[in-house]
Amino acid sequence: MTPSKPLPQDDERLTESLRADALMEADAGWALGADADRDGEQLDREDRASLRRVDGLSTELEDVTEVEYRQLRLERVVLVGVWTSGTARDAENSLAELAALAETAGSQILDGVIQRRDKPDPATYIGSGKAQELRDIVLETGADTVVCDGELSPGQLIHLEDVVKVKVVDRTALILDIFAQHAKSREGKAQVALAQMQYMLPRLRGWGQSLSRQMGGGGSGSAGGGMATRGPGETKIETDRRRIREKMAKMRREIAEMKTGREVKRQERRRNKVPSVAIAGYTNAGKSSLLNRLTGAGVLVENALFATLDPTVRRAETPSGRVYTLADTVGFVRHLPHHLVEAFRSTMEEVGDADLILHVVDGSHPDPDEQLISVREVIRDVGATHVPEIVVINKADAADPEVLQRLLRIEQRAIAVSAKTGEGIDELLALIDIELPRPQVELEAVVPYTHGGLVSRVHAEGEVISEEHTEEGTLLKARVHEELAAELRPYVR
Ligand SMILES: Nc1nc2c(ncn2[C@@H]2O[C@H](COP(=O)(O)OP(=O)(O)OP(=O)(O)O)[C@@H](O)[C@H]2O)c(=O)[nH]1
Ligand SMILES: [Mg+2]
Repeated sequence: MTPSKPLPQDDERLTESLRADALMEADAGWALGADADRDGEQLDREDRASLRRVDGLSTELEDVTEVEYRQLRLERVVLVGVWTSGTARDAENSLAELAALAETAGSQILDGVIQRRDKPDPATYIGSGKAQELRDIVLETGADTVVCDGELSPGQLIHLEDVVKVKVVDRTALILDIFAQHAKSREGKAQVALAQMQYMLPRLRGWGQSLSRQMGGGGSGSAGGGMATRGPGETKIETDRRRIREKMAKMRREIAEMKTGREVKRQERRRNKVPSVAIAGYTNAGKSSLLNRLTGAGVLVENALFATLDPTVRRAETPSGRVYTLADTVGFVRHLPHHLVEAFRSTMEEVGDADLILHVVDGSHPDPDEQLISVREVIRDVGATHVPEIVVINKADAADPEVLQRLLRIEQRAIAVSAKTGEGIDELLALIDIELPRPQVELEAVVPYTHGGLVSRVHAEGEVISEEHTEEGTLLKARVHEELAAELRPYVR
C-alpha cells in the first residue's frame, strides 16, 4: 500500500504554493524518469507524491471554483464510474464515453476504474474504502484530477476531494466545460454561461472562498469589475450568490431577446412553406458530415464530442428539385446535464418544428441501440415525437455489417449510409423526397413568359409534374402550396 500523506493544512498551503514554482522544474525532470524508478524505494515514492501534489496545488485545488467555472484545464485525469445497473459492458461503454468527453476537453487519461455498487455512496460517491484506493491510484499515476461518471452532489464532491486530495469534477462539469469551449454564437455562449452559473450556485457553499475573481470573466465574457460591494451583515457567500443570481436574470433576458430574433427567421421560413429537415443524433454520430454531404456546406466536422453547438441551417434540394432546409443540431449525450437540456431547448425546439427528423446514429459505435434510445428520450422531452423520423445509420464504411443488418431490421424507416464515402446518400436523398410533406394543391397553369419568376418559384417551392413551352407561355402541371396556388390562379386553365 502506498502511504497517503495528509493534505497540507491551510497555513502550509501558502508556503507550499510559494515553493511550487521552484519545484516545477524539478518536477518536470522527475517526470521523465518516472517510469524508470517506478519500483524504487518507498521514500522515493513518497517524494514523488508530494511533488505531484504541490504541482496540483499551485492553482488548481485552491481555485477550484474559478477553474470549474471557465475552463477545467484538466491535464492528467483518472476516471471513476459507479456501476449500479446494466451489464459490465454498459458500464465500460459509459466510462469509454467519459474518456472521450475528457479527451475532448483536452485531458490525458491515465487510468479508469469502475466500482460496483447498488447505488452511489451518499458521502463519497464510491465509498470511503474505495476512495482511499482511488487516492493510491492518483498517487501512482500522478493524476491531478479525478473525473466521476455522474452528477455528484456538492457534498460528495467535497468529501471525495478531501480523500483523494486532488480536484474532483463530475460528468456535468465536464460537459459544461466542453460546451463552453465550443459554443460560437452569442446565444450559444450565453446559454452555456447560464447553465454553468446554475450548476455553480448550489456548489458555492462547499467551495466557499472568493468568487469575485471569477465573476469578472466566465463563459459570457461579460464586463468585469465594478461589482456591488458587500452590504452590511452579508457574508461573502451570500454576496456571491446574489451576484450570480443577478447575472443569471440578466442573461435570461438577453437570451429571450436573441430567441425572438431567431423565432422571426423561423416564422419566415414557415410562411414560405419551405419544408424543414432537422438532423439530430448522438454526439459524434456524423451529423455535420452528413449535412456537408447532403448540401456541400462547409460545416465544422471534428472527431470530438460536441463539435457543433450552434444550429446551422442550410438550403438543400431533393432529386426532384424541391427546396427544403436542413438544420444541423447539437449532439445529444447520455446524462446530458439537465441545466443544458434546458439551455439548449432552443436548438431542440427546431427539431420539434421540423417536418422530418434525420436521426443519425453511428453504426460503428459499440452500442448504437443505446444511442438511439437516449436521443429519442430527448426528442420526447422537447415534444417532437409527432415528427416523422428516418433513422440514418451512418459510418456504414466502418460498421460491422451484421450490426447494420440488425438495425435495419428493427428500425422501421432506416437507411445505412456513409457520409465519408457517399455510400447510400442518393437513396437517402430519394427517401427524404418521399417523406417530406407534399404541397397540397395540384394545378395546371400557363404562365406568361413575362412571369418567369413565378415559374422559378413553382420549381423551388412546389413540385413540377410536367413542364412545356407553349406559345402563350410555360405550361406547368404542378403541386404547390396554397399561397403559391393563389398567385397562379389567374393563369390556371
Ligand atoms: N468512418 C466514418 N467516419 C465518419 C463518417 N461520418 C463522420 N465520420 C467521422 O465522425 C466524426 C464526427 O463527425 P461529425 O460530423 O463532426 O459528427 P457530429 O455528429 O456533427 O458531432 P457533434 O457535432 O460533435 O455532435 C468525424 O471524425 C468524422 O470524420 C462516416 O460515414 N464514416
Ligand atoms: Mg456536428
